[in-house]
Amino acid sequence: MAQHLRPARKRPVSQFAPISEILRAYWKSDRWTLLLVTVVVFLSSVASVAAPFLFSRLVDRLPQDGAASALAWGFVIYAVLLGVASALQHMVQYLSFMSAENLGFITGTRFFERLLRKTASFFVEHNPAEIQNAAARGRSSLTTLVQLGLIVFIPGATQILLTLVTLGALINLEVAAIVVVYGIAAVALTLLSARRARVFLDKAIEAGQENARFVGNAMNAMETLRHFGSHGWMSRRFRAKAEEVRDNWRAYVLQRVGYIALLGLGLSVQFAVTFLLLLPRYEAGTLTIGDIVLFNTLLLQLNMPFEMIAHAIDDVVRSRAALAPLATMWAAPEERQVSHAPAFVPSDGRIVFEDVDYAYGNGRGVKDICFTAERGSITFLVGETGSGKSTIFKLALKSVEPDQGRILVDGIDLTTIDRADWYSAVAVVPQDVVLLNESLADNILLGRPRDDVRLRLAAEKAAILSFIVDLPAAFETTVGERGLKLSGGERQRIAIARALYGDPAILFLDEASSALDEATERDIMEHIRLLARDVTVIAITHRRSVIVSTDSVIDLNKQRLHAG
Ligand SMILES: Nc1ncnc2c1ncn2[C@@H]1O[C@H](COP(=O)(O)OP(=O)(O)OP(=O)(O)O)[C@@H](O)[C@H]1O
Repeated sequence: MAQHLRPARKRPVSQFAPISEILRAYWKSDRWTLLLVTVVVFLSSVASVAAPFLFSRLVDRLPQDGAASALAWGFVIYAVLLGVASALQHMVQYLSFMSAENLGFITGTRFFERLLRKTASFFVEHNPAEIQNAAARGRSSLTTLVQLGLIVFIPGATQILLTLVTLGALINLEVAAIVVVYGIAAVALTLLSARRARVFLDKAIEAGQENARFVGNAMNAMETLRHFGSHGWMSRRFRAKAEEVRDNWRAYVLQRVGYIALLGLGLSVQFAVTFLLLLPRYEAGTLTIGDIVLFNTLLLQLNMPFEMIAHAIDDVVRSRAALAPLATMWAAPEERQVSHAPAFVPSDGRIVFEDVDYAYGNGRGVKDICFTAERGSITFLVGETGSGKSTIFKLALKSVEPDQGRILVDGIDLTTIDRADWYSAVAVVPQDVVLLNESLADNILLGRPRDDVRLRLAAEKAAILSFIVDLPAAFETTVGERGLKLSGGERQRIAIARALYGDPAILFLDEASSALDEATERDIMEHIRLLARDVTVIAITHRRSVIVSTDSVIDLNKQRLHAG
């Protein structure tokens, strides 16, 4: 028995869905680098606290008679510690950069794999520019998050801890407490201001994403826009959205500037209070000059990680906002998978629609569709525009599933047939032929193993072989973006060759010959009629002239339709 998995669309949308999956894969692939980074960070933090500590002790002993030459080695060790601290810090940066690149690779490849499984409606809603924008922003925000963790949070926290211990143990607990209070206040203030500024960020990201979608639409319709003189209109719309992005970023930055001024004031107060506390102790002789120097260095050093952490919080908030479009796309429904279904190979290739209903979100679609398509002749679907021909193809290709009724293939319910099995049995020539900017051979093969004899045969049946072999690079000729270096008819014939290359058991033709001239169309249809003896052929057409008396005709005008 076939078991169904629940449709993916039932899953709730979570902003963290991509993060947890990607981070798990990242940890698996990069855990040794991450551990190495942690060790290096720890050593560099120890070195950067030990160096000023050693220096302050040396300074204190310098005034003693004859101490200078005896302390020479101490200064050399101090110099080495400085060098080690600096080298290790840089090493962390490069290691984390390398690791972040790997994270970018994981994010990019995982997202692309998910895209390949998205439903047809996902690509109705989103265009390539918009998807690309979401992917690029999401990828860079995830790498920022990890780099922050590696370069800022881990080193910052280690350094804060070590410095506080040194400060507290050797100088003054009160001073350590003041710095901690300042640090906590700085971080809390950052969180608060980041939360308040987030609304601007979210709006900026959303408007940026809308603009990317808009650019994608404009790119697809560039020729039409040119013909209708619509440039002014398009650029005004783009500009309005771009201004929204800019203004929201501006509002965000202004908020942050106010907050930074407040932090600066806090820093001055912190230093003033602590010096006022320490000076009387120096006068009383309980603190040395070395202690004051060490205190100053450590205080500066301690404030640095606090500020870095505050900065990082800001970056985290920005990255989170930038991740939102990717997260939404990540969670969008995917094609339904059927597990444990037996491998399906059509025998007679008999397709039966039994009272099939399907309605889109707007209520329109098809209703009570009943017909049988068999081998021996071409089954034509005819009907006026909007009568549901393409919807029937979507149902037959499992892009959507019937709300009611069944589609049977050799007596087996199509919903129980594994998508991969079904796709390996069928071939489609769509109405809008999509070619990749690759070679003609690649466009016909689309990743299937190359067999030159079959390649030529498929091209011959699609009446495109002589055209291809006359080209200087023959099958290796590249076709331009969306195949625009070919005519509409040539593109359609490539699509037909692509469909025939796999020797399909079932062939769907969606107005496959509408861009061809009469003679070529007749020629190709004759080839297809011959194929129809061994292949089930279902074709949509608006041109009744292609139909001959031996073909079967399903007239959708006579079937009931959902009114929207
Ligand atoms: N993605 C969609 N979302 C909402 N409604 C849709 C969608 N696709 C089609 N429809 C509606 O479903 C009905 C059937 O459309 P369909 O595209 O199947 O018709 P068709 O016979 O192929 O039309 P044409 O001959 O113009 O290509 C129409 O009313 C159409 O507006």
